[in-house]
Amino acid sequence: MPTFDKIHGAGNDFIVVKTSDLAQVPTNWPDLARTLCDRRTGIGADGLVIITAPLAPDRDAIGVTCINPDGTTATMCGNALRCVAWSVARDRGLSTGQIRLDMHGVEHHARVADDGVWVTVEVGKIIPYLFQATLGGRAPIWFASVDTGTEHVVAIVDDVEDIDVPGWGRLVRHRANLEPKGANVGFMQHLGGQELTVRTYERGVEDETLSCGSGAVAAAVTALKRGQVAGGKDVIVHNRSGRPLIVRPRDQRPGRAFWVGGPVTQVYQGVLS
Ligand SMILES: N[C@@H](CCC[C@H](N)C(=O)O)C(=O)O
Repeated sequence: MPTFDKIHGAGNDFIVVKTSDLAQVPTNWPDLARTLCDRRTGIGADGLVIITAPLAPDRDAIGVTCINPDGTTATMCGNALRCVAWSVARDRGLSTGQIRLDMHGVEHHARVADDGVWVTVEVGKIIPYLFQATLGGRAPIWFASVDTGTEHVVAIVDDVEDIDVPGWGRLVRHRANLEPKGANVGFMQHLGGQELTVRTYERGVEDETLSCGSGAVAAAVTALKRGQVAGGKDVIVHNRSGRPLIVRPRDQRPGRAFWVGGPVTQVYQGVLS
């Protein structure tokens, strides 16, 4: 019977399977994601993550596919990559190590270390002021757009606790200027110094999640662009899980290349029947 791991990266939870196991249950992956990720009738998760063998003989990075609960593919998912890095290290009997992963044709470096599990995130196009939206009759706020391999829009707000994240996320995510793909929607509050707190509405989950790795990077980049945090230093990103993620600049491409790191926890292993 095919086995799976239920793993969460700072509260962003995934069902992690290997293609070798899935071969025993021939099925369509989007359908399987919809079935397994359902929190009432399935296992429940923010995504189905499939670990494949190296994609090509000349590339030994391990292939990772992340399918959202609605059956769409997440082109980049920082927390899913962190969970996979942890599980590959465990399967290799290592408590620390470096692994190369390939998600949607992009190579990510991963580091399993005593201070958490880290993956690299490359930032593409940044538009600091993309559009304004009025939330709940208040003064309009600007949304920045940051491409971290998947699309994010981020608004800086005074108090994230005051935001109806599912309600506003759902509205903003369907804005005409974000179509056809829509975007993940983050609401970020600067806590002072190098600390932020972020709440994220995730496209494909179509709800707020407890944390988002690529969303943490998008928020840190937005805070950097608006001068709220300093460049070249770690940014601590608090989230709904109470387990912060850290966004750390990489040496190359300042402001564009980052590590995101934090805890990974295996919840249980199971058997698909
Ligand atoms: N939770 C993720 C981002 C997931 C991407 C999203 N569901 C999408 O389809 O864009 C992360 O940790 O980065």
